[in-house]
Formats: sequence, C-alpha cells, structure tokens
Amino acid sequence: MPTSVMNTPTAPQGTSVAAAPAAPNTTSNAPNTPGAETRGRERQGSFGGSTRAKILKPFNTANIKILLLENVNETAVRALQDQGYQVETHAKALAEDVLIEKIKDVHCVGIRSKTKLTKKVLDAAEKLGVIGCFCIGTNQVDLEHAASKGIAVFNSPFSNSRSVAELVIAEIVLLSRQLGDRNNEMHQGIWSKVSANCYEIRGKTLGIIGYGHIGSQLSVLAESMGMRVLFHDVVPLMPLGTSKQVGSLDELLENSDFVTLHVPETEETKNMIGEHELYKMKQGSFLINASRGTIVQISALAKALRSGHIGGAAVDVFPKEPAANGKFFESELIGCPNTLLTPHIGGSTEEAQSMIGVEVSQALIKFINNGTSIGAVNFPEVDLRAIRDEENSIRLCYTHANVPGVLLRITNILADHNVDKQFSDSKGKIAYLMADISDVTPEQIQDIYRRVSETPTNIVTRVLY
Ligand SMILES: NC(=O)C1=CN([C@@H]2O[C@H](COP(=O)(O)OP(=O)(O)OC[C@H]3O[C@@H](n4cnc5c(N)ncnc54)[C@H](O)[C@@H]3O)[C@@H](O)[C@H]2O)C=CC1
Ligand SMILES: O=C(O)C(=O)COP(=O)(O)O
Repeated sequence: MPTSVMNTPTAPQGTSVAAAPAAPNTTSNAPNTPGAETRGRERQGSFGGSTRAKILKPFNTANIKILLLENVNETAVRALQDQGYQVETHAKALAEDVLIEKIKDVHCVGIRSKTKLTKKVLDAAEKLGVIGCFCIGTNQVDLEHAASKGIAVFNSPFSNSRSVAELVIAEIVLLSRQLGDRNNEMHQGIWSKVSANCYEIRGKTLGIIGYGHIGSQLSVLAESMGMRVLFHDVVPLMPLGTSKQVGSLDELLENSDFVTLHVPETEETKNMIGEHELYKMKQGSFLINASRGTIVQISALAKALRSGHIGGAAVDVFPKEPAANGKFFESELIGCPNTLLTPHIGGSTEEAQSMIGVEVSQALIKFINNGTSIGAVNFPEVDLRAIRDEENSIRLCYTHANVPGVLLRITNILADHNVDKQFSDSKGKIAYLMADISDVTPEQIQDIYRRVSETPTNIVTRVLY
C-alpha cells in the first residue's frame, strides 16, 4: 500500500486550513502560501449564501512533489507552484533508469508524448497518485496498471486539435504542389519550374480516418477550402457540413485524393495502413500521418512512394522518435519523393501548449486538493459539490477494488457519522468513492482513515480537510 503525503493522514491536530495535520514524513508544518489560499476561495465562491466553500487540501501542500518532464508549458509550472507544491522541471524526456530513480518519491508526474510510463516505471513510483499527460495521446502510459495502483491519469482532450488540423491543411496544399521538393531544390541552387502533377486542392476529396476532435475540425477547414470530405470511423458520427461517413476503410481509400489519419494508437490501429491499404489508394494520391507512428508501416509507405503509386506523404510521427532535440533521426522515408517529414510538431504551437498547460494543471490540482476525478481517462469520474467551510468536516476519497460488498463495509464504518453527501462510480476493476462527512473529531478522523484503509479492497484512501 503506498503511503504518501497525498494519502496518509497522521495524528490530526485540527481540521482548519492553517492547522492541517502533518504528513508522515513531513519536516515542516508551514501553512499554504496565502496567495494560493485566497485564489482557491475566489474560485470556489460562496457556499449557500453565508457559508463559504471549504478549501480542501492534502495536508501541507509544500510536501507535494511534482515532476514535470518534456518542457511542459510555463502556464502549468506557475499554476502548480502557486498551489505551494514543489515542482521540478526537465526540458527533455528522461532515460528509463533516471526516470525510475526520479519518480520514486513524487506524488504527481507530468509528461508529453515521449515519456513511457510502463508497468516497470509505475511500480517504482512509491508515492505516485496522479499523472498528467500534457497532450492528447495517452498511449505512452500503461493506463490499466496505473488504475490498478489507484493512479488517475488526465490529459488534454482537445487543446491542440486546431493546431494539428491547421498543419494538415497546410500539408495538403504543400503535397499537392510538391512544395517540399521545390524548396529542397532551390536550397541546392536548382531552378526547376514544373506544373506536371501539381494540382489545386479545390474539388479534390479528402478522406479522414478517425473523425474525432481533430478529424472533425479538419473536415470543416477542408470544406471551406473547397474540398469534398469523406470519413471513416468505428462509430457512427454526425457528419459536419456536407461531409459523408463511408461504410469501410477500403471505400475511403479507394475514393480519396488525400488520406489523413487521426486515430489513437490502439491494438486495432497498429499497422492499420500497410501495403494492402496503400495499393487500395488511388494512383498518385497522398497520405498524411499526424496521429501515431505505429499506425503506418513505414517500409510499405517508402516502397509505395518510390514506386510512384503514392504521389507524396507528410509524416509527423514515427514508430521510433529521438528522445530529444539534436538527437539523430533515421527513417526509410528520408529521400523519398515529395515527402514532408516533421519532428512530431502537430500540437506544437504557443497557443496549444499554453492552453494544455492550464487545462491539465487544473485537473491535477483538483484531483490532488479536492479528489475530483472528472476527465480522468483510466479512472471512474467522480466529483462532489463543494464542502462547507466548517471545522471538523472532511472529505474521504477511497479508491478500491470493484467487487461486491464494499459499499456496505464503508457504510458500516461511517454509520455513526453525519455523511453530508456521497458518490461512487466504477470503471473496470476499480471503483472510487467520495464522501463528505461533518462533525468529526480529530480522533474520529484517524479512526475512519484507519478502518477504511484497512479494508481488504483498499487501493488508496485519502482524507482531505
Ligand atoms: N502529431 C501530433 O502532435 C498530435 C497527434 N495526436 C494524435 O491524434 C490522435 C487523434 O486525436 P483526436 O482527434 O483528438 O482523438 P479523438 O479521440 O477525438 O478521435 C479519434 C477518433 O478515432 C476513432 N477511431 C478509433 N479507432 C478507430 C479505428 N480503428 N478506425 C477508425 N476510427 C477509429 C474514434 O472513434 C474517434 O472518433 C490522438 O490519439 C493522438 O495520438 C494528437 C494531437 C497532436
Ligand atoms: O497531443 C498529442 O497526443 C501529441 O502527439 C502531441 O505530443 P507532444 O506534446 O508534442 O509531445
């Protein structure tokens, strides 16, 4: 059972904000930064008129350690520091052995698409309670294993969608005009003015595979450029504008001038585009991949480009990407005709990174301070309305195995207390219960904590004051 600042109270001396109980390995009992406290109150507002909402917190927030990797945006660093947390930042992804050492005693880790949080890495994380993916994709995290350890994972589901969609629009025009090749030639001092096989995109058909946040945004932009849009998705979706959902992947491939991929990396999407699919595509058509590198078979694509069957490709993501800027990149696609290669920059804009920083840091703060798991990708989504700002009121957050009989056990533990409100939900093998309890003495808090955390189904028990 992980014991950490985030989940283990010891000897409460009171329940007010300033006198929050010390965590087990706490050396200082300093109160929160006053700024954070005031801001928190403003955010939560008044509660039922005269009574304010209570600012919940996991003990002394200065004890919460956050590790941010891969140059997570400054908006997030500031927001987390404003809460009084200790924040360590790194510009790059860390090598696995370094990560295993660093992650040992942090309560929260923030990553982007490169850091692999595997079972091995997660098992080394003794105190980890929450992960923030400061991106859309969450395939780099072993989500199920994280959930089994009571670790909630949050991402930013759409803050960089527009940036990806705009990049793809640009690439459609660039491929259609062979701009990558012309640009390379000019940089080598070669003047080569050609119009053969260069086209307007007006009236051409764009085939979108995966009509989610990015695919649907792209659909609107492409139609405004005069394109016809077809899409393929595993679920029936409302077509935007005059776009049309087709019945199969093959139908999309056979009828599109441009094919663009916007699916997540899953068992089903790995190697989704190989030789068979490329040769289903029209002669001279174009392929764009800004989803995940494993979705397209690179050797097959290189072959189809060199043979001229595929007229050009724009590839932003690769099965193996260098760990950091300046590291060597190699791919069979280097040197292929009319092929645009970019270093995974689909979501790399100032706007997107700043919005992602705000969005994910807020989700992390809400989970750490309030127990709120709304928006978690691997965890039951649970929230309660604000707790009354009264001494002796607490919030119990209980992550447990999703098996019969648990709620009865918890009800028995809480039977003699005043449970103001309670909500619980489950996802797969785990469940999460939040309960606000009033009029409890410090001794009773200890007793509730001990009895709940000793239940056989316990994964993580936290008490917030
Ligand atoms: N290059 C970059 O920098 C970025 C890449 N991405 C990648 O783009 C992916 C898509 O992003 P969003 O549009 O936000 O995701 P989303 O979850 O909103 O949409 C994905 C769509 O794909 C569909 N889908 C899933 N499996 C499918 C299958 N086998 N066949 C057809 N459709 C399938 C889903 O039903 C859904 O509609 C992300 O998972 C991420 O990997 C996202 C942002 C930036
Ligand atoms: O949002 C995503 O899924 C991306 O692929 C963007 O990744 P990044 O934050 O640029 O490492």
